[in-house]
Amino acid sequence: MTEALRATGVGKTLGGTTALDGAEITVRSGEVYGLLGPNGAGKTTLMKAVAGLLSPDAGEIALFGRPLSDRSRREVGTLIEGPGLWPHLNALEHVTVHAQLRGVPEEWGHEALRSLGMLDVAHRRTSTHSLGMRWRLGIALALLARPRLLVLDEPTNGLDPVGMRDIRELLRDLASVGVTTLVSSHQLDQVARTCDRVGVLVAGGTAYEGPLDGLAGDNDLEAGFFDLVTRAHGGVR
Ligand SMILES: Nc1ncnc2c1ncn2[C@@H]1O[C@H](COP(=O)(O)OP(=O)(O)OP(=O)(O)O)[C@@H](O)[C@H]1O
Repeated sequence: MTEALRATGVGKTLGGTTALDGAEITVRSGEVYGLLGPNGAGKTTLMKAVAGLLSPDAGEIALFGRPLSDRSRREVGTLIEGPGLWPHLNALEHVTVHAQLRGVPEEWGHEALRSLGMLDVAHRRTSTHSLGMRWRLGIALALLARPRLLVLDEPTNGLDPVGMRDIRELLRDLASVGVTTLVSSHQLDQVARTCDRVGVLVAGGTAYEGPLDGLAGDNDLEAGFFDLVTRAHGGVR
């Protein structure tokens, strides 16, 4: 199994706060990898570093076996801290603009909308979209340039059960055609149903990496997770 992503000893200080402190994760090609951890653990910061949106102060990040570079970053599709949409544009206009900006055929944008089941609402301004539609459009934009690695920061936040199931199924479908996903979440039940393996960040470092089952003491995932977080260095912050 090849590696899609390897982060080694990643450190980052933001505004005087140590956001990452030696974080280490290895994501295998074609898997759905869940990034867990309490609020403030460093998940978003690590995802931003993987996406090239910030530079780590320490450590290394490799994508598909090569150090992170402008070229390798083009193989990453991201949805971090919300979809970032223009309220006056519709979904079709969004994918068209993004396709032009990224230099890919506009047809790829239509295909991304189709894969997210958004063609029916493609002509509606995003200001009229439900939260679920906005998230779906955000994922369509992340998928538009046909990335090998998808990085999604809490993509099911605020979604209803049907919306969550749709995202879950999409990630599994993508995995079945070889697209790797790194996805952060606080919803352990969703992670259990979607992810092949997980990494748990606590206070900027990696407290656990492996199958989610490995966290569950006495078959109780939530209790196992809580134990790990309280035992790990620094705990909740
Ligand atoms: N721009 C910033 N300036 C100062 N501190 C920051 C900044 N961005 C993040 N931090 C701090 O870095 C730490 C890690 O934040 P990060 O957002 O990566 O955590 P997280 O695991 O994604 O949290 P959450 O689950 O709440 O989204 C937190 O203590 C946060 O307050």
